[in-house]
Amino acid sequence: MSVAIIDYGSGNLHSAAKAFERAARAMEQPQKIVVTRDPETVFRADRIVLPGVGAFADCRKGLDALDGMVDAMTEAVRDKARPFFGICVGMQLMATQGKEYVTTKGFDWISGDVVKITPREEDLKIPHMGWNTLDLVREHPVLERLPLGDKGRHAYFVHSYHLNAANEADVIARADYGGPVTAIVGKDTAIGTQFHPEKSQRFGLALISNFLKWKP
Ligand SMILES: NC(=O)CC[C@H](N)C(=O)O
Repeated sequence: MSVAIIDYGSGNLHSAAKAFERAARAMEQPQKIVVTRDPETVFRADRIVLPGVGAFADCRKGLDALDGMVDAMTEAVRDKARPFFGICVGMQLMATQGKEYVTTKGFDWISGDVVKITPREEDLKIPHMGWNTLDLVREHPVLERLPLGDKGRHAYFVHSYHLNAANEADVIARADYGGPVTAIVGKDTAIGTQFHPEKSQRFGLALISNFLKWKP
């Protein structure tokens, strides 16, 4: 079993890879974590992870610079039903388009735009940075039996934009930051988190473990 983490120069690649390696080591069935820029490796992998920090357009550009990568990913997920995990901008890229500074096409796996969050209360700063509680919209195998702190499902966010999903069925969890913020999306074999599981301690690690065990 192999898990491909796509390396297109994104900032959180190494912390994400470390968290997946840690989760994989704790599992009974070994899974090899491969950090790769090679579309063929991604196409053959059993699971795919797309990290991402920075601006939407820059991430898209970085990914497009790897010839054939978006096609390899899309075919693996769409045609071969491989589980996919997008993190932060990796999740935002699953949308129809991003609206950060310029309009940029996403993969259009989840209908909707990535738009700026606009908290009602003026004292809520942008970016939304820090821990926040997740409100579950629907059940999902990747969210089963997670360790809950006293504040419930608690995850670490750093972002100014979020995926405004057109279909409620694609939303798995939200957070509240002066209004609803999309925290987890999921459709078919793909999931994505706006927050950083690699920075979300025990909860994040358990979420990654669940993803590694998920057999959709
Ligand atoms: N944490 C980041 O890198 C920010 C991600 C994205 N540009 C957003 O603000 O939503």
